[in-house]
Amino acid sequence: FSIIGSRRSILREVSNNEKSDHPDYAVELNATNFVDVLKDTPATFAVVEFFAHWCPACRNYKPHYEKVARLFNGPDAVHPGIILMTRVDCASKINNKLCDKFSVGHYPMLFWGHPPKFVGGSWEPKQEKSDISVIDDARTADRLLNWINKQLGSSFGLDDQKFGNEHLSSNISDFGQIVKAIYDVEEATSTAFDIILGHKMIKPESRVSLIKFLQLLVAHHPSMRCRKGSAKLLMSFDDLYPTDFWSTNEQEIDEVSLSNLQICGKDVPRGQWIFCRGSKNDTRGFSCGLWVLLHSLSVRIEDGESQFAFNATCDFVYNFFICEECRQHFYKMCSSVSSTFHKAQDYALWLWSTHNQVNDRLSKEEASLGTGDPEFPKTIWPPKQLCPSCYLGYDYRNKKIEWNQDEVYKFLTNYYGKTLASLYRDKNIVGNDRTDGGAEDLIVEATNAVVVPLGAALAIAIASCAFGALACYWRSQQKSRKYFRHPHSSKSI
Ligand SMILES: Cc1cc2nc3c(=O)[nH]c(=O)nc-3n(C[C@H](O)[C@H](O)[C@H](O)COP(=O)(O)OP(=O)(O)OC[C@H]3O[C@@H](n4cnc5c(N)ncnc54)[C@H](O)[C@@H]3O)c2cc1C
Repeated sequence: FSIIGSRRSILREVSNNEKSDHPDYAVELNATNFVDVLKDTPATFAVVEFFAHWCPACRNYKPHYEKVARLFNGPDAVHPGIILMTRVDCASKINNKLCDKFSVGHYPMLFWGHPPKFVGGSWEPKQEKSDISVIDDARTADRLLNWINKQLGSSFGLDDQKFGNEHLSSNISDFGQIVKAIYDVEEATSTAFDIILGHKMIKPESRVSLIKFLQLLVAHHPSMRCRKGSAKLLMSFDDLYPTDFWSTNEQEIDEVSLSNLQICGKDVPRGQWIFCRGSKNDTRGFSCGLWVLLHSLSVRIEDGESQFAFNATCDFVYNFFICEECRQHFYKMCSSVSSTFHKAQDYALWLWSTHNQVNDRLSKEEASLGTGDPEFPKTIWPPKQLCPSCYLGYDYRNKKIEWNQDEVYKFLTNYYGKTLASLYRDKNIVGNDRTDGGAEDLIVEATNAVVVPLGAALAIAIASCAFGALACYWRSQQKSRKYFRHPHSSKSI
């Protein structure tokens, strides 16, 4: 681009900025956050614009760049999770080395690549093969988006509106898509707790049920920051909701403490729904994210925890899922279980087949009412493309699929276990945030041991005795492994 620009256009740009009532969409990076942001992003691709704040051409270019960034960045992104649009100010001294690494020869200069390739990466003009490319035709918003569309084979348009994304094609048979669901699981967890707190749903009769579910989250949530937040909430629970909370006249909970209770931390993406994004604004989203959370918990537990996980999940849905039909139906299915779970596999398969019963029921309802998401029709899951070995055959007399249940469990543990969390592990997010220190970190360290939950539970219990009656009560539960009687089942547990 030419660095020449007219004074008039600068003034126009400044006045545009003054008029705009939203912050920039593109994320401003610098030498201190460059690596972290590009490591943590759920986006598959990144655009990095190197510019200088004094450069008139850059200032004129900014509205073009922002027009494209609006589509991909921020909580209201039209197409979230695909591209992270960023900028680096090379006129800022702190970024000298960073700009040198990418041989920035003119402003603005735009690069394209997978985010991890920028981390520790570099670019040189005569380099023959590079994972990072220069975007050579980006002079206007239209041309930049065209360039991107050519790379991705996509048809994004500058006027695309949020949820006007009927073109969204179903991802159900793409195994790799599940890695993005980690962000939906975090968002679903945050949303669930926002609803619980916002609707003041914690009552004397549901208090224990929430404690049990939090225990499950502390030990087995696939996201480190949600495990950490759940541990914090669990530790403050006695103070926030003492057992005499409901018997006193002062039932007003400390609003400040409440607003600090962000179960997965304040940076969790909101309103994004990447894996669970529907093609309409009223489909999928939270309820999809909740299912993914429940499945991801079910494949992380040990045999000795299977009955506990079953109870905690059934009670949580019954008490806190604010969809009357859903919670009632789910409650029925929970209540119809007549034996005790001794194996993690049995519980995970129960949840899977229960979800399929819901799918089966809804597929008929949605077809007759036309309320489903046309791009994501309810089907018996997993489809053959996702797991061929799960299928043994078809029983034509009873009109039922014959499953190889061992293979289904293997598939579920791989899909909702390792693969779901792989983005996190690869990007080394786990364990990065060590700013809080103290006993809470000890707890988080302990619960990081996803594969040794008993050890984790004991470590947590030892640490948590310092944090009140609730924690000690939990310790006794974890140590004795005697679980509560499920309030909705006749089973002795
Ligand atoms: C506990 C619970 C009970 C519900 N009950 C009702 C109800 O009674 N009535 C109602 O209208 N809605 C109910 N819902 C909502 C409904 O099930 C869907 O979540 C919603 O319609 C969105 O559907 P979806 O297409 O995103 O897929 P979802 O059914 O939400 O599934 C999310 C993802 O999980 C995967 N998946 C699908 N089936 C399975 C399976 N069997 N095992 C493992 N993974 C699977 C797929 O990748 C799918 O995209 C319930 C939700 C929950 C969490």
